[in-house]
Amino acid sequence: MSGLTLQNVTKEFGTFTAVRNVELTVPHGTFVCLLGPSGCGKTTLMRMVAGLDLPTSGSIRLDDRDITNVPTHKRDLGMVFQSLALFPHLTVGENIAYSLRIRGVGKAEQKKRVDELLAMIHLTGYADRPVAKLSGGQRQRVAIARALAISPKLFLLDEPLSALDAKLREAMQVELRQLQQRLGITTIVVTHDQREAMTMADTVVVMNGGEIRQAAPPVEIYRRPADTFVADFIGMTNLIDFKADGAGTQVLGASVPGLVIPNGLPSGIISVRPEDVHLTAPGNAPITGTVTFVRDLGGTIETFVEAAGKQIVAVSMPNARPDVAVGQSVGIALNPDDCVVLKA
Ligand SMILES: Nc1ncnc2c1ncn2[C@@H]1O[C@H](COP(=O)(O)OP(=O)(O)OP(=O)(O)O)[C@@H](O)[C@H]1O
Repeated sequence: MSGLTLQNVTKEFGTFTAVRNVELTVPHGTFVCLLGPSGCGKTTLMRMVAGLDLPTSGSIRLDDRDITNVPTHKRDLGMVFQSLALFPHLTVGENIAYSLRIRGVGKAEQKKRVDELLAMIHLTGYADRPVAKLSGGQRQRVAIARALAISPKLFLLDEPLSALDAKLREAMQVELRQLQQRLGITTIVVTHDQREAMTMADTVVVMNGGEIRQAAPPVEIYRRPADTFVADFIGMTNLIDFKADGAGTQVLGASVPGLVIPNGLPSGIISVRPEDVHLTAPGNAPITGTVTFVRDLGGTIETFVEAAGKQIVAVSMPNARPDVAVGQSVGIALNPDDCVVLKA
């Protein structure tokens, strides 16, 4: 199949395993984000795809060619890594044309390609500017254009936007995604920013401790997390113990009607997103709690409630919640469809 395939890829540094038994398929033309906390192995995995590190075991294929041991410059890659800064003494155009020049592409063809790429990154007319005179966002776009100049088969970016301020970063996420879709180029981005991953990716790969915990489309990662790590790492959630027996499923000291526990699990954890915790007048819902804190953010209100000794957070639209203050009782209603049942 065309695209990138990692089979059972492991990387050890001495006795430490940085990446463990990774199986991953990135179909041609898709956008994958590797996401996870610091030290989870994202960069190490990316470096193996780039050929900057060799796996201790396992194989990497690109479009039916085994590239596990192929050197970086023969892999047909475009790379934007933090360590690969622009050449400061060259102009924008010379930076973008760099890899074309060393491949012996003619001057006229170089200019044509540079103009195409500048148009693509919305910097038409900037070819002769020194890169020192560009803003951070413009520099990042030039780095992207430089990496794409050779029309690579695979586009790899490691924290490409992390140096930019929040607003520019959000705008560039949308730009990068649109560019990727227009070109149809298979792309892998390393990030520790979940919002960035959710914005850009077809598939978010959540890693922890060198392993893939879940690889799925953003909505699925959010709505159907595979385990408590993913549930907790992506967005806010409530992780609540449950006990199940013949009499029903007990959550926060009450029975939740209709909550069916698969595989006869006697106990475990349910993950419920704060927007799925519905507050009502006490007595109108099976679970009762006491309000401990209210954070009114204008557009939404976060209400912290203690129920059966556990702190729960509910996020509501201002009109969709009873007017409760700290110290008051409140009912908590959970829809079984919003409860993701997980092993403890
Ligand atoms: N060359 C090396 N020698 C020894 N250990 C290494 C080496 N490179 C990485 N590691 C270790 O492997 C683990 C994974 O590192 P990696 O850089 O892949 O993490 P990361 O998820 O990219 O983290 P960050 O978001 O902080 O960049 C870390 O514990 C790191 O210390």
